[in-house]
Amino acid sequence: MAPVTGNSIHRSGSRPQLDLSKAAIQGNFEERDPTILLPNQSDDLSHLALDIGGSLIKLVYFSRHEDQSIDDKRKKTLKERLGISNGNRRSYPILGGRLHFVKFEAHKINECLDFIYSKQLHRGGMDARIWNPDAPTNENSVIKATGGGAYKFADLFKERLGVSLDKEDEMNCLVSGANFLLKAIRHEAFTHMEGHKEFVQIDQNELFPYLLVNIGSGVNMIKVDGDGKFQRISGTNVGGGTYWGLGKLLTKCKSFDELLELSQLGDNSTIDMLVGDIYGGMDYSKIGLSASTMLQVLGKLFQKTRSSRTTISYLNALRFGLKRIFFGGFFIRGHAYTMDTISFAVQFWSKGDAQAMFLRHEGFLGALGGKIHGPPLGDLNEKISWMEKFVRKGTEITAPVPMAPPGTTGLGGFEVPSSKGGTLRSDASALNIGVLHLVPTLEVFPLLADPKMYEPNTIDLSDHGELEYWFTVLSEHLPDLVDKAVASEGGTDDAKRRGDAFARAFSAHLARLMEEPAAYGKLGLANLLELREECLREFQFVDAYRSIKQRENEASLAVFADLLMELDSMTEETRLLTLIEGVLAANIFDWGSRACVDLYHKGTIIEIYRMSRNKMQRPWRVDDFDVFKERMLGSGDKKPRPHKRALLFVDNAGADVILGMLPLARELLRRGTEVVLVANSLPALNDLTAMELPEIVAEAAKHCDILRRAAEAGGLLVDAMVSTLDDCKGNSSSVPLMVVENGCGSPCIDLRQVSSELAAAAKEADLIILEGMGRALHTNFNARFKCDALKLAMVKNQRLAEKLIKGNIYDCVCRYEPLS
Ligand SMILES: Nc1ncnc2c1ncn2[C@@H]1O[C@H](COP(=O)(O)OP(=O)(O)O)[C@@H](O)[C@H]1O
Ligand SMILES: CC(C)(COP(=O)(O)O)[C@@H](O)C(=O)NCCC(=O)O
Ligand SMILES: [Mn+2]
Repeated sequence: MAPVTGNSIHRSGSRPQLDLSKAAIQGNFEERDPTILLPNQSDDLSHLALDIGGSLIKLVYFSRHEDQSIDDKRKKTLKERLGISNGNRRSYPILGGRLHFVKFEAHKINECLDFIYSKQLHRGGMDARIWNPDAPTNENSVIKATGGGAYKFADLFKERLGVSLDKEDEMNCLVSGANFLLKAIRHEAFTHMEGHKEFVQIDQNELFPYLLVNIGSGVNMIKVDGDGKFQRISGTNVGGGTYWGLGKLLTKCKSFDELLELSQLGDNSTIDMLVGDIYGGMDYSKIGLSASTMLQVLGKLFQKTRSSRTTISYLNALRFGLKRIFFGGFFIRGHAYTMDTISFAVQFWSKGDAQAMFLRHEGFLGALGGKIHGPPLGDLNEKISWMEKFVRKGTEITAPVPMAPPGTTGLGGFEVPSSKGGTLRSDASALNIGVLHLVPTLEVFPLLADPKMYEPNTIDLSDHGELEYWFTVLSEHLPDLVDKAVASEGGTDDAKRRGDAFARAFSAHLARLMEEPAAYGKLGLANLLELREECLREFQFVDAYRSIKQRENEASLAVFADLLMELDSMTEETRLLTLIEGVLAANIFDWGSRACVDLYHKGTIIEIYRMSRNKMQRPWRVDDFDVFKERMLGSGDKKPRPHKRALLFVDNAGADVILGMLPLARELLRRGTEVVLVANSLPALNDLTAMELPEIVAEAAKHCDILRRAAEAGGLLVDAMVSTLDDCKGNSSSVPLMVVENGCGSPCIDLRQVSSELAAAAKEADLIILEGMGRALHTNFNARFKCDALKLAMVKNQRLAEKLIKGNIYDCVCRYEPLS
């Protein structure tokens, strides 16, 4: 994958990117969802697994990406300093990849074969051997497949693709797929009661035993006791039989016919067709009918149960010791009515003891369990995590359009990818299930007091008014953002097309989420803000605010020396206050806030900075400065011991970091505290990235010995052109100033997934300073840490100011939470 021309932005290995260079909209530009062609994208695919069911073919494939990160000197020194070694980590040759989910109707097997062929998924042999040295060679390729069709279509696969299908046990696959999802994917399982969907966080240690009910063409009920440990309770591979299995459990019916009568369907042929279909292959219209029929059957069954007074002893025995019942299979398809009916029945017959839960990847359990070649799914190393992203991937990108028909939630709107010649149109319904990204290097921030209780988002978007407000704000920002993004790519026709496609894609996501806020998992403001950045990246806008950041950096560096002189003329106490005021005042440089952007027309950067500083009036709306000051300077004669290491989460480029955070860092260094500047791995709004910081520190260090020595000690100045007038060799007594990347590319930060270098740096830290509205207010405002924490931000949004601090726009927050 070639990086964008003329751009040296570091791409984090943990966030692989598509090569969207020369991306172009294909076909009619006025179309609602134009297709974008990516001629330079080479999908580097590892392998796939199939579940060929009676109704649907489910395909899961893993695409891998080479590590794109530059192993720069900063990182090497940092690794030495923080004692990070790869020794104790499982080292994969690949540092990232994606898991894709695609489905086809079973009678369109040829489309499925075309899809596999056009993506060369069957040639995964080479890549596959990286994961599994025993994998067969290309000449004798084997694809793992489960489901009845694995037998039925074996010859067709051999003939069309030259591959053999390696048949896997269906139950085994369902169970490992379910276990993987439940262990590895946050917000996979949810309850659905009376139209209300709620995600459930499941403690890995409390997962087993559970009951898995997979409702596909047939129904399977499996009691799962652990990885690979399960017992099939009921169900058959044949649909009608399993109606009966479930029916027997839920009603007093003694015969299948009675059950059918009860359902008042009177159309036995439909049921017979369903039965016959699985291994025989029937046409889809009949299966479509079966779906609604089955829904009715279930509905009646459950209704019937309501009046049934008999205790179903079998069922009681079954549910003994089972905490939860998970429902999978494409029959459910996110239908609110189906889920509510099932939930009601489960609750009813268990007298409220058992709870029905649904899975977002409901239909892909079997395929997921088919051991696709990739990092072992069932045996997840703690440092490997899967993250869901809701952007289109593939050879072409279609600006996605929400597809859910009314009355459905989640995975409605079914559409399969179709193949035209050598290119493919993407599956619009893929919007509903994100591509899972393998992010091997992200981990939980070790200083979180209680990771299980941690909730990054402060604002609850399940409040409809709140959701509407933020959607409006983001929609209103869109035209400006597109202009900036297009300009950042030289304003070419190609950039304009991509800008247009970005706007369509992001608007489509917003519309989809407005309709079904939980469509992509639990939704918080941080997710919305990250989604915007992800969409920009998807359309190859690497850094929309690049020139703004540069301009503000230059203007701020020009007055940096004067600021230091002013600070150095003060007493220690005044200086500390001025430094904190400086951080708060400089946080006004925020291109994500409408109000602030309007302000920037009113003066130069330095004028606005001065104005903001002059307005700093204590007490701030949240003002713990005095407690912080006492910790830093003590009271009376008592001189407290300085902190050992401080992590400074920096925010915006320009004044924010240069005139706000750097002088504060310098003060800490002067007091003997090691300082780690923590910055984004990827650009987001006008936030500074970890790649950009060393150059800025080097520039600032030209004006300041403290910074220079510390930066040298931290290995930041290896390449920089620093004045060496007063040779500081032998003067290694300075505590180090370091820079680490945080692992994200968003204005907010979810501390459950930070880079391993940040996690390593955190181990010896006893002070963290979170700065900015995104990192300290939208997220982490309520976060508790295992060390002292200082949260600093200016509130640049009136509504948030009212909600959060009962104050007004431009009020400030200085929240200090000592470990005590
Ligand atoms: N587009 C569709 N085509 C066919 N069946 C569908 C479709 N969407 C949902 N379904 C439902 O999903 C069921 C198949 O579920 P699935 O888990 O894929 O089972 P299988 O592996 O047996 O095909 C069908 O019986 C039907 O009820
Ligand atoms: C995107 C932001 C979180 C960035 O703030 P920062 O972290 O840079 O202080 C913030 O600008 C924001 O919440 N904007 C909301 C939209 C608005 O008020 O216009
Ligand atoms: Mn910011």
